[in-house]
Amino acid sequence: MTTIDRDSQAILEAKGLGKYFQVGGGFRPKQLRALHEVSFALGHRQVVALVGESGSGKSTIARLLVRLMDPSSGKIFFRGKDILQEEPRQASLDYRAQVQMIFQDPFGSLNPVHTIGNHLERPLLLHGKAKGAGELKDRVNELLETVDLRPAAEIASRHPHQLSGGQRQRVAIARALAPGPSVILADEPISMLDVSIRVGVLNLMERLKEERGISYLYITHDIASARYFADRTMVMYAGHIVEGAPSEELMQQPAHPYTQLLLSAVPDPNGSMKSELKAKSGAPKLIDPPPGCPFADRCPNVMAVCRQEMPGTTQLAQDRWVRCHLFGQGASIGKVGSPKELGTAEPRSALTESVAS
Ligand SMILES: Nc1ncnc2c1ncn2[C@@H]1O[C@H](COP(=O)(O)OP(=O)(O)OP(=O)(O)O)[C@@H](O)[C@H]1O
Repeated sequence: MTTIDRDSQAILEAKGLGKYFQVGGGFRPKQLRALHEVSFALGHRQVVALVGESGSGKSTIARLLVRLMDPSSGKIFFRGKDILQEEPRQASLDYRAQVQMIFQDPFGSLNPVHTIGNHLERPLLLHGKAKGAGELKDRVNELLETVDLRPAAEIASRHPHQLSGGQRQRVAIARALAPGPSVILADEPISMLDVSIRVGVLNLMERLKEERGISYLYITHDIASARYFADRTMVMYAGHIVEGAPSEELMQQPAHPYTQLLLSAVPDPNGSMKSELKAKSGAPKLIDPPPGCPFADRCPNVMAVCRQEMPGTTQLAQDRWVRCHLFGQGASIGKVGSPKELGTAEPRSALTESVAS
């Protein structure tokens, strides 16, 4: 069954992506199924958030899209081109220029012995974006100024340990910008930063979207920041995308019981948890998973069919869908649990504080 989240003007599109990992060596290696037929599209100048708890498969999707590894099944389309078919052995330089990635840990992704300038020169040279020492220096300074790191020449001469965490993440963003990408896959880009500077980094990414027409896949376990930054949000559980909707609608009226659970865990501005949604804890089984919906064991609304079959996709509105048997049986969003009962994330204005504080 394919989970559909499509955009007619997709830049990057995943179709039925699956990924198995072989785990446990010896005579009986097992297969860990990290992704199940994941499909979605990223539109031009669009931010799509991928939200879910640790181990749900978010980073695996990004690593497949950026071609750090190959999927076990499925296809990737970039501007309509079947990339795995056209570039089967490794991604072309052009694809690597167009689809960039930024990681959670800016310190880990920068080499401590190189200056900030060195980090930016490399992709500029590799992708033919500057010739000669003078032009290279100008491009480096421009990139640093674009991410609000000033005075650029001085920052360029520093080493990563001489910058703050937020400044290092801005360098990582500048490096991703160097080849002139149209897509940035941002894997938890703010989660290791001080809470006080998170909004600044999201605002920078938003500005780059407007100025440079960049689309983002924004990976996070923080559903509140997805509401702040993303046009659409997709919710992942155990390698499946279980719900996709415009971010605001998803937060206001979460359909899938797992989305409701995620939202119920968003603290309100005075620090308390907002609802008492009763869902059992526990991690889904990714090796030899039982049949049916992987959320069944934790779901407060579980029915017999949930333990037998994975639900199909139910279209709730033109741009909303969910994979849950409750909706295959005629339930409406309101019947499953109203936002009032469950508690939703704060509206965008209040969220600025919630992300920042
Ligand atoms: N190279 C690998 N070999 C074996 N298992 C892997 C490998 N990479 C990922 N996994 C497993 O695949 C599942 C999905 O991992 P993934 O990193 O995509 O999750 P995630 O949602 O990004 O989690 P997190 O937020 O903790 O990064 C996990 O169970 C993980 O242990």
